[in-house]
Amino acid sequence: MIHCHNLTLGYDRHPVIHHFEAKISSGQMLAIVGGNGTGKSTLLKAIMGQLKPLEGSVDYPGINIKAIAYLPQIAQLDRSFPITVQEMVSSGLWLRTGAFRSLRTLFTRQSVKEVLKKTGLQGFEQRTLQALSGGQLQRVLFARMLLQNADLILLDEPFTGVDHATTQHLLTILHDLNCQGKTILAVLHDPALVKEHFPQTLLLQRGPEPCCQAVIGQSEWVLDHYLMKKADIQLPLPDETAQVCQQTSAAYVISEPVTEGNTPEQQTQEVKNA
Ligand SMILES: Nc1ncnc2c1ncn2[C@@H]1O[C@H](COP(=O)(O)OP(=O)(O)OP(=O)(O)O)[C@@H](O)[C@H]1O
Repeated sequence: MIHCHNLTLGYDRHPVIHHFEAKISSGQMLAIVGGNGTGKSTLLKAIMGQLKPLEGSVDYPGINIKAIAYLPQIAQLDRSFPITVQEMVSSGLWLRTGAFRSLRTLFTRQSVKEVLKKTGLQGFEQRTLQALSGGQLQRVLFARMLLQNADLILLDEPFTGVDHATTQHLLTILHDLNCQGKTILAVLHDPALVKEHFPQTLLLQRGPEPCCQAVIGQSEWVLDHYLMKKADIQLPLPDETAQVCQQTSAAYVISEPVTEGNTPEQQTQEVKNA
């Protein structure tokens, strides 16, 4: 499980996510959606330990977090670094083998070959990252992730600029990993894709109080009720909403922006299906 407890995240002391409370069980395929700037990437960075919380914590009971696989947005990668596809992919083993031993053993060479085949990258081994298209680079990141064999996989907009066929191929890889029990969290912008492939969705939004900041539940429910209708989530929750939540077996956690005089406990409501 990933437990975000009273989590406040931000930059230079300016909060982006306020007192966020959520429990995400292991083995889930969870989409993270929401408008630009709502804090989706920020949340992923905090979960992978790259960003220190301003307040609160992220705990991982039951998950081995030695190797979290994290795929950043392609736009954030420095492609000018002179590294080949083979070197980049094999860096997925660094935690296990050390940086300089990576390609020396037969096991490593075979593993790299296998993931390159699985992601359709045979023949690209000696190309530099600069010489790849966006979709090919995304495949490279997936190949490295496969090699990492991590329990927790975090993906930031993995299908942006990727064609339909490649997206379907990469989704098949994700479903396979999920069937093996891996937990997958992906920031996505395509509601149709989310509905089809991700059973659970976390929606982040910003708005004036008493607008709620986050809702998590079954994808169809979250997207139909909140994203498509573009309705703000009001607090306190109407009974009707709680019932919808129960009818759809959704786990449901919400939190609202900080207001003076309220403790985080008072601000956070959690409704869970029994
Ligand atoms: N390194 C940083 N320093 C300062 N502010 C930042 C930094 N990174 C992000 N922010 C700010 O934090 C807020 C949330 O950014 P984040 O990238 O998490 O949003 P997002 O939901 O992933 O957006 P998008 O859908 O546009 O990728 C934004 O207002 C952004 O400007």
